[in-house]
Amino acid sequence: MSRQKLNIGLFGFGVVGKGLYDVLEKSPALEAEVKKICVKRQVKRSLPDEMFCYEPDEILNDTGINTIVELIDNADDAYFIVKKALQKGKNVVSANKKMLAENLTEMMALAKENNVSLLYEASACGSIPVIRNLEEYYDNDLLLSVTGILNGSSNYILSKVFDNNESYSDALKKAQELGFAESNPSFDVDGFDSLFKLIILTMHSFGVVVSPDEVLNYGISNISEFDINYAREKGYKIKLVGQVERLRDKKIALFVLPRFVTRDKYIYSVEDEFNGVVIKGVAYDKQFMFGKGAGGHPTGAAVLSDITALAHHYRYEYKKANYFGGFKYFKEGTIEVYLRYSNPEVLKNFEFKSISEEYHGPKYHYKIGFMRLDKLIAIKDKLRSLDIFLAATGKALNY
Ligand SMILES: NC(=O)C1=CN([C@@H]2O[C@H](COP(=O)(O)OP(=O)(O)OC[C@H]3O[C@@H](n4cnc5c(N)ncnc54)[C@H](OP(=O)(O)O)[C@@H]3O)[C@@H](O)[C@H]2O)C=CC1
Ligand SMILES: N[C@@H](CC=O)C(=O)O
Repeated sequence: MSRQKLNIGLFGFGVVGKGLYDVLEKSPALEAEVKKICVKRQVKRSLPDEMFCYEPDEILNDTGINTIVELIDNADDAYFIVKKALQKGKNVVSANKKMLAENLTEMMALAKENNVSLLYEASACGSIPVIRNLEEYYDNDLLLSVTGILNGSSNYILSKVFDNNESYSDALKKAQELGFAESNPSFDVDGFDSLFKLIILTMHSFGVVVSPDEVLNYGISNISEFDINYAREKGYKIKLVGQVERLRDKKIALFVLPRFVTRDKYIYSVEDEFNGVVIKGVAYDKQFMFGKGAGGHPTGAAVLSDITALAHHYRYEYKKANYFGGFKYFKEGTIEVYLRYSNPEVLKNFEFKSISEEYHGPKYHYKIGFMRLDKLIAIKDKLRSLDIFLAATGKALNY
């Protein structure tokens, strides 16, 4: 099949939109041209005014545009743009993990019904080609787990706080200035962004669409000097980790939690805005993918790769769902956690199945023990407002 010429309608000209524009300019071999860019505000831009429009329909109704690249920071607007584009028979590339994670089943069905392609490599782990590899290389029964640092901003903050003794708020401000953070940075630091990425990776790993509401996500926004010192004394680093793993009887478990990471783990050395994903399988043991997880040019490169793939008529086949399906999401396992608190009253929210270690100090206390995942999921919104810090110890899930 011949390579198709792509006339692109671009939505969004922020960090990633501009990043894509730059990398596309450096790719003359690819027959792809940005015809129009839809943005929100009428402000002076680095490209001529004629390139921009403010009405999505100006692009969506243009029959000369066959490819939509959606790079906006609003998931609700992105939903309508991507849906309409697919219904109009246009191929779509998106980086919007929130929109995709919340509407994956519908978006997959729309792409199929309209016989078009919807690609979204940049939606998970920035420049790391993890989705396409899960889809094409790890396309069989041997896959056991996908575990990793999926959010660049929180990893950047942890690196600065942990290694450079910077304050949490200064590190977050820098992550925002560098264009790594989401418009609402709570998405990054409270584990939502990692959660949305994990939902997408779960589909391409095990063929299951899990609702983000049903999965535990807890982030780093409550981390304290005490927690950092605890980790340092033990020789650990604290990383925000997303994990999906296969259990026996075709069950899978997934969650996003800060984790104490020992020096022997691949992700121990992943710093700053980099992401790292460990893929574990039956025959090959562990493989590690590493690269920049945020930023305009690295993410633009992932979007460019999808555009190139479109030129070659590439589509996700959703092989796991179609050929290796039948996995069920299992929430009833127990996970070993460190729970740091000040006021013992807070303990009434938690039920430890067993406790292996506890400490009581003048200001802070902690307990380490196993808790049920489903009990934590039930209070996941409340967890953020409690004066606690919760982290996985890294011990295997009991189920
Ligand atoms: N930043 C990163 O490192 C990464 C980001 N992503 C994802 O990429 C997407 C874009 O992120 P990013 O570039 O950082 O965001 P920015 O905030 O830098 O840019 C957002 C752009 O979207 C435009 N926009 C917002 N709403 C609309 C709308 N309704 N119609 C048209 N344009 C709109 C804005 O317009 P205006 O310029 O007028 O304000 C702006 O140009 C998000 O989904 C994000 O999660 C994915 C991987 C990495
Ligand atoms: N805010 C995200 C951007 C990329 O997905 C991150 O920090 O990882």
